[in-house]
Amino acid sequence: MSLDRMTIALDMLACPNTASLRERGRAALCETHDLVWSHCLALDASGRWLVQDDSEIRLACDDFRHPYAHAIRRGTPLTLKLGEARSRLDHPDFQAQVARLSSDLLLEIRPLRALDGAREWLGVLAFAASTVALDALLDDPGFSVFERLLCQLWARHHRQLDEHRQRSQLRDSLTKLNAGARRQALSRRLAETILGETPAIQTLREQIVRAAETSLAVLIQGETGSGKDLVARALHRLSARANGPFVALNCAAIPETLLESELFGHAKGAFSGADQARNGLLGETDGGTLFLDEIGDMPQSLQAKLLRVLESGRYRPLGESEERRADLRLVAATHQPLREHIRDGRFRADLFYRLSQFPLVLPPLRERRDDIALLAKTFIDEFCRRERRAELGITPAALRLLRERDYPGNIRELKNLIDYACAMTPAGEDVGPRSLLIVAEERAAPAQDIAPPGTTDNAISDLRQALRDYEARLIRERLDRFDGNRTLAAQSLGVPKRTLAHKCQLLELDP
Ligand SMILES: Nc1ncnc2c1ncn2[C@@H]1O[C@H](COP(=O)(O)OP(=O)(O)OP(=O)(O)O)[C@@H](O)[C@H]1O
Repeated sequence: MSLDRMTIALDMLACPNTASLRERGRAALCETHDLVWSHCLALDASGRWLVQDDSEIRLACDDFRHPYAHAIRRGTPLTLKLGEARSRLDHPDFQAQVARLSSDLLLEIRPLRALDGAREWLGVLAFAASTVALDALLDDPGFSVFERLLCQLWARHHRQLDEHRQRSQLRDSLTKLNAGARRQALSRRLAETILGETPAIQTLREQIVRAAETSLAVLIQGETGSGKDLVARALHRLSARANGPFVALNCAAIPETLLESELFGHAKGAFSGADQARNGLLGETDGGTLFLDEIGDMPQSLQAKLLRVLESGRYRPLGESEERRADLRLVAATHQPLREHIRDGRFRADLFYRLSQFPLVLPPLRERRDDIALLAKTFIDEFCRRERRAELGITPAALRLLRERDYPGNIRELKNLIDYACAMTPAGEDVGPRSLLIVAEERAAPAQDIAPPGTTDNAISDLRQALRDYEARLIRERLDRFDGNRTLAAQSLGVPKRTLAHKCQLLELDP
């Protein structure tokens, strides 16, 4: 091989893909021999079509109106007189290819195959030349070396492409598998805090894991006591913001007038009584999750401001001129039918849609009764651990009774029922229907128990005041019953401790 041919070989070796390799090979033949025309067609991945990269030409391998199909079927080179080929083979694309060539030329078609047999046919090399020039080329000892090199490099490109494709398929499926396995593991871990094995609760856990992977605003809807607070905290723990703060605000527990400064913060002297500047919860949440519970109770004026924070990522504390950046993920919750509130004009539709980028709906306990036994047993174990009591069981009859209730207070109600029943169960016995019935009966008639003597409906002339009095009496009675312990009193009334604390403040029931 001459030094020139070494250069051609090196050039071909350096080609990054089959298209450039074919082009370099074709051009090399024209540079070294007196060829009038040349082409190198490739077989596509289906093995049915011969294609040429820089044109629309697609020739079916089983269409014998062109000479390439004949050459591939024979498996050996084919030499044709161009004039004859043109009159016998009337494929329009072939006719167009050779239209401008002289009929005296010879057409040489050489099928190319991979020498390692891994992918048999590669394509076809075609060229037109005078008889003398074609003889010179075919007699050139370097030509067979050239063909072998072309086929070897071409097949190597195919192998590399196949390997690359396989590797990326493997990588894709591993990534999917890893993501799937990771999600499953997280869901299983969540099952330790968000208890339940019914399909509804399993789906909920999967949704929480998915939501935690995003920064979307989450709206948790569910009846009171169904676990909205629990879910919001789990979301935060699983999210990328887990190391940031989790700040919760119950919109129903803060008087309307204080809510704005509580949320946005204020400058010193922004309003009477603001003798110190305050950061506000938006500022305190920096880098974390803000949980707005009872969002349905947020006043309309504040709804508009909250929407602005969510849209712009900025807010301005009361009395300040500078805006601040809000770096937080918002999770909101409500037990209220927000769509109805939108229809009644009490809740802004635009805020609703912004809050519910990722909606989560918590199923009420009565719709997943199969979870009651698991929940009850777990709450009994928790009670025993907390109260340092010996292990307690629960009788099948008691479990049946628990399944029959409707639980308007959902899991909080079940938990309170269990705590109370555990406390009432004599040492050495299992929780049975009797201790559960006591609780059930007590709960059935609270109004009569505490109705003030002499009060009749007819005597009521101010409904708001009457309801406030009733609420105050009810709360006072519960606080008395639990020796002033607000946690137990709140639990027994089925309300969060924060709500009870706020009500005590409003009703001036502070001990
Ligand atoms: N799936 C669950 N597994 C175990 N405990 C649960 C589950 N769901 C709720 N709980 C428990 O029930 C109680 C009430 O839950 P939580 O406070 O999250 O409800 P909520 O929907 O936020 O109530 P509210 O609307 O009254 O604020 C809590 O003690 C919580 O730990």
